[in-house]
Amino acid sequence: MTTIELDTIRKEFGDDIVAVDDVSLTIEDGELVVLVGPSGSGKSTTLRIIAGLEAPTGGDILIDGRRVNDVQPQNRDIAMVFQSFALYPHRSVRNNISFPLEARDVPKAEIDRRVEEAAAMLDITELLDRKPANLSGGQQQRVALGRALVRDPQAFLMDEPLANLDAKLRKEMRTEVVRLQQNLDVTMVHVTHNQEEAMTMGDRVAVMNEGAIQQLAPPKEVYRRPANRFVAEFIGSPSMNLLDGSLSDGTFHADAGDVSIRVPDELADASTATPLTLGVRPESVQIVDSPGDYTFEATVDVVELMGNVQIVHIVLDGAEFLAEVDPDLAVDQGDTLLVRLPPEKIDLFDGVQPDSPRVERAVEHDRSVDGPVATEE
Ligand SMILES: Nc1ncnc2c1ncn2[C@@H]1O[C@H](COP(=O)(O)OP(=O)(O)OP(=O)(O)O)[C@@H](O)[C@H]1O
Repeated sequence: MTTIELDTIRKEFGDDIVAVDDVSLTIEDGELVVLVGPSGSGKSTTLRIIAGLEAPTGGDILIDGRRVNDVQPQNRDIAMVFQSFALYPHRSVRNNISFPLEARDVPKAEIDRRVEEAAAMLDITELLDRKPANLSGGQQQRVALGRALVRDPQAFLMDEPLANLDAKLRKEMRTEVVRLQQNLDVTMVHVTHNQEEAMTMGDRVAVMNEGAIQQLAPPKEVYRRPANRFVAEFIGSPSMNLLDGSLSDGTFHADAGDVSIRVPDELADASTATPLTLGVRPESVQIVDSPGDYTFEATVDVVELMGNVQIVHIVLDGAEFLAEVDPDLAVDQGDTLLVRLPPEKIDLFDGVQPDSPRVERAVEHDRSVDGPVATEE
């Protein structure tokens, strides 16, 4: 049983970089929590603090209730898997996997048994005598996982372990990692900047921006009820339609264009912020035959057919929207459509944008990362 608890963890670099801004988070025993966010949002630093590779400026790390701030990484019984695999090129797969056990003076017979066991679990038994250079990216990643697995650690920390794999392999390995985590029933923290990866893998997802957790919830909840504008924009592809504006007498008026939408009372009552942002997911935009409540005339701008969905860019009273519609619906550029924005699918967010100097600095600091970056409007 392993719980990991972060209590108001803070990490500052120098005088003006707050990499982790008072993060509190409890990862339950056997849970897979994904930290997701744009480049520079503090994910890796948070993970490195859990591993003991970085000392926090403030706050406590507790493993199974025991404060481990001063415990060396090698004594935390936590395995970390990195993006770069970090395999030893001159050692065989077998000796790469056995390395952590050799370093701990585990008897040879037991090492052999545990290496075979880990290799079988990862389906790489036939690769044990090869060198890393003779393996594909996916196989190398399995070896890196094997090296973490063989120690039978209390918890796994994964820092973008799938980022160097091609798209197809990444999806396969995603499933593999989740299967492994479930089979071992082990506590895992997985870091990624890929929101789709986060949403498919996590029992819970912690969406980070500017060193802080913006929302911590199961994927479905993060998708359906984003806590703020940042989460609404970051999660989901294509991302949520967002309109800036203000509310008066229960009606939302967009700043750009001429859109006015009456919003459900409970939403209006709960939204006191000015300015406000109205959000509606592309798949919630309906195409209807006759005018009624919440319907608008819209002009079709661009149509993109993407396999099983059709993304239609529409202009609705001067505002640009995306609608995800049935691929069999015949629509062309210039067509006029009647669209409905169902009130139960509308969300309102605090429209104040966080200023993001830290995010910009982060991009300068680490140019090697090609992930999505929060953009300011
Ligand atoms: N060793 C360091 N020295 C100075 N600043 C650092 C250091 N490590 C991280 N930072 C800064 O701390 C902030 C958070 O970085 P961190 O690597 O944790 O973000 P991240 O979300 O993991 O980003 P990425 O996806 O790019 O790895 C960034 O502003 C980054 O530039």
